[in-house]
Amino acid sequence: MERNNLYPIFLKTSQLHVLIVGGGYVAEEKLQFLTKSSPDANITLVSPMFRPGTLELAKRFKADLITDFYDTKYLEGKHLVVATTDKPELNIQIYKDCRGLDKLVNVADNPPYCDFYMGGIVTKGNVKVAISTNGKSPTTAKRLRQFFEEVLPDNINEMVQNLNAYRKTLKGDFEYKVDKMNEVTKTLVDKNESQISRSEVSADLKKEQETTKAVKI
Ligand SMILES: C[C@@]1(CC(=O)O)C2=NC(=C\c3[nH]c(c(CCC(=O)O)c3CC(=O)O)Cc3[nH]c(c(CC(=O)O)c3CCC(=O)O)/C=C3\N/C(=C\2)[C@@H](CCC(=O)O)[C@]3(C)CC(=O)O)/[C@H]1CCC(=O)O
Ligand SMILES: NC(=O)c1ccc[n+]([C@@H]2O[C@H](COP(=O)([O-])OP(=O)(O)OC[C@H]3O[C@@H](n4cnc5c(N)ncnc54)[C@H](O)[C@@H]3O)[C@@H](O)[C@H]2O)c1
Repeated sequence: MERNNLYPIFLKTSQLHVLIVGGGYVAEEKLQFLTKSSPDANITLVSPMFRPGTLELAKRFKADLITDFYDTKYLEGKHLVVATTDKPELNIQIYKDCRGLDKLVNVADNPPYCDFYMGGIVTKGNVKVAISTNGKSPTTAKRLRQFFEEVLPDNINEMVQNLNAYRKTLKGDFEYKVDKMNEVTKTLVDKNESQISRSEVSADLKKEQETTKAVKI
C-alpha cells in the first residue's frame, strides 16, 4: 500500500514570515485557513490585485499587503512562500527562486511544486490535529477536518490543562512521572475492540476529563 511519508511539524508562524504571492481566490483561501489556525502568523501578500475578502482578512489579522507584481526582492526575510498567481509559469519561477534560496515553497494546488502541503487543521485550545492525504485528496482532508472538529470535545483543552497541572504535582523521577501520566490516561486507548467508534472516542475523552478532574488539582 502506498503510504504518506511526509513529516508534519507545528510551525511557530508568529516567529516566522510567510509570503503569499497573488491576491485572488486561491490566495484568499490559503490566507483564510492559515489565519484560522495561526491568527498571530506574520504574513505578507504581494499582488497587483486583492479581492475585498482578502483586504478584510489582511486587516483583521494584520497581514501586510504589497500592491505590486512579484519580484525576488519580496522573498527577502521570508521563511515560507505560497505561490497562488494565475500565471502557471510564474508560479514555477517562484518555486525555482525559493529553492535557489533554500526557502520552503508551496505552489498552491500544484503538488509537484510543493516542499510542503497545507493541511486540514482542527484546533481546540492547546490541542491541534493536522491532516494530510499526501496531496491525493484535499476534499478528504477537508471532510476529515470537519469530522474531527465534531468528534473532539470542545473541552479537550481542559483535560490537557488538568494533566499539565497534575504532572507538576507529581514528586518523583522522570520514569515515575511517565508511568503516572500513562496510568491516568490509559482509558483513552485501552480497547479490546479493534474499531473505535466516533461516540466511543468522545465518551472516552469525556470520561478521561472526569478522571483527571477527580485527581483534584
Ligand atoms: C487541506 C487544504 C488546506 C488549505 O488549502 O489550506 C488543501 N486544500 C484544501 C481544499 C481544496 N483544495 C482544492 C479543493 C477542490 C478539490 C478538487 O477539485 O478535487 C478543495 C476542497 C474544497 O474546497 O472543497 C483544489 C486542489 N487542491 C490541490 C489540488 C491539486 C491536486 O489535487 O492535484 C487541487 C485541484 C486543483 C485543480 O483542479 O487544478 C492540492 C492541494 N491542496 C492541499 C490542501 C494540499 C494537499 C493536502 C492533503 O495532503 O490532503 C495540496 C497538495 C497543496 C496545497 O495547496 O497545499 C484545503 C481544505 C481545508 C479545510 O477545509 O480544512
Ligand atoms: N480558484 C480555484 O478554485 C482554483 C482551483 C484550482 C486551480 N486554480 C488555479 O490557481 C491559480 C490561481 O487561481 P485564482 O482563482 O486564485 O485566480 P485569480 O485570478 O482569482 O487570482 C490570481 C491572482 O494572481 C495575481 N497575479 C497575477 N500576476 C501576478 C504577479 N506577476 N505577481 C503577483 N501576483 C500576480 C492577480 O493579481 C490575482 O490577484 C490559477 O492558475 C487557477 O487556474 C484555481
